[in-house]
Amino acid sequence: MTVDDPLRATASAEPRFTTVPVKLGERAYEIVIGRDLLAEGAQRVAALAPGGAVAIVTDTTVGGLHAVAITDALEAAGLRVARVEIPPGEGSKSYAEFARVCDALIEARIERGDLVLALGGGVVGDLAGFAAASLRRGVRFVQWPTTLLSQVDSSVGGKTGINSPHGKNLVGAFHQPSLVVADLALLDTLSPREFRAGYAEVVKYGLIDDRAFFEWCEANGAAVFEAGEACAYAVAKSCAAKAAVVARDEHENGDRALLNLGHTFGHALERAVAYDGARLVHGEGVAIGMALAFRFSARLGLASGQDAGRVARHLQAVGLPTRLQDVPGDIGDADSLLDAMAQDKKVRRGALTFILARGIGESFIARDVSRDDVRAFLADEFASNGA
Ligand SMILES: NC(=O)c1ccc[n+]([C@@H]2O[C@H](COP(=O)([O-])OP(=O)(O)OC[C@H]3O[C@@H](n4cnc5c(N)ncnc54)[C@H](O)[C@@H]3O)[C@@H](O)[C@H]2O)c1
Ligand SMILES: O=C(O)C(=O)C[C@@H](O)[C@H](O)[C@H](O)COP(=O)(O)O
Ligand SMILES: [Zn+2]
Repeated sequence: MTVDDPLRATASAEPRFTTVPVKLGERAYEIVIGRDLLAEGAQRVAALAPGGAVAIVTDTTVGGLHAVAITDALEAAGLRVARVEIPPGEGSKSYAEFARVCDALIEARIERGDLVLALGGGVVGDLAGFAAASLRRGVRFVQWPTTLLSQVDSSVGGKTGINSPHGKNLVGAFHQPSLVVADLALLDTLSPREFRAGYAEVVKYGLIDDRAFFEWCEANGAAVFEAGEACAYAVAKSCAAKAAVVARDEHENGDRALLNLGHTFGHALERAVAYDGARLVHGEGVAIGMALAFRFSARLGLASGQDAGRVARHLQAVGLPTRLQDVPGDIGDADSLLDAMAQDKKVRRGALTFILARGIGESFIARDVSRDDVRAFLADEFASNGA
């Protein structure tokens, strides 16, 4: 069943799964969304490389929980399966792990016609995707996302890469997956904290250009955490929104940058904690970043204070952080955060670009944002309690 309207898909009689197309011409692919997709997913992977090999790249946590079942399903579908494991957490998006994964794939004799399969959250997906983009100058890869964040965002759109001490995702490549399999059953083992972090990227789609979806989130956010119908709807709706933007602007020459709402602040905070997930994970950085983007927009007279307050209240209601003070430990000051932002990929000739908003669902790309305005805003955020 292929639908463009995820609501219709999840409301119909007996949908085993929904598919969302990513319309990218010769790089087009499908996102398959549902529960218990082992057999369906394995058949689709096998169809990409009949009788070939697949290297599962995963982290040790996800590997321990889910790799055997997926290996069995892939082998039953006729594939030779190898496995490469990395330590869990943002620290693995590093030069060292990138080199180790590439060498392990070569060691496993993964040929150009074979596949890399990223089984895990966004860390695994970004790293394995970049390794696939680089191995033998490019092999195809499949995203089999296991966190809410990766099912609603990172598995789609082909941004792959690793971090540098200078900033997030500064080394990487655009490399589209050939297939995405989002099995909601895998979310049953995800921690509440990681579930919440992924939810921040769901709310993002409402804040960018879909006020009605934000209102749906306000009404149904709690239900999303049950990994049932509401979650399936949120995943399909998010994927459809992202797929549409990516199809219009694959390489972020234009409005794909809207998907960066909250990320200029958020990425600076992730660098400030040296990618220590015990203090801040990506989705939490995005939640704080989106709350800051709305408060900054209100301060500049672009959005109303009511909308900024409403955004923060909804994020707080599900337990997400919204203030600089919510990050434990020292995160530097306004100047050091500004320094991190200078390495943002949206910077043009040294000028900062932010995603700001005229209201909920009315985000826009703001070029040449004044550093002095950002510095003064951050200094006030540090000084206040962010209320
Ligand atoms: N490429 C993109 O478009 C894009 C988009 C958004 C985020 N990202 C990147 O994604 C990363 C964050 O991804 P994430 O939030 O998925 O974090 P993650 O990959 O670190 O996973 C979070 C934690 O949950 C564990 N885990 C994963 N799946 C599990 C499961 N089913 N059961 C139990 N534990 C499980 C992992 O071992 C890890 O410890 C960041 O590096 C961010 O920059 C990329
Ligand atoms: O797919 C995109 O485009 C996004 O911006 C999605 C973001 O959620 C994601 O965190 C992305 O990795 C950030 O992109 P970057 O170019 O700022 O590294
Ligand atoms: Zn993100």
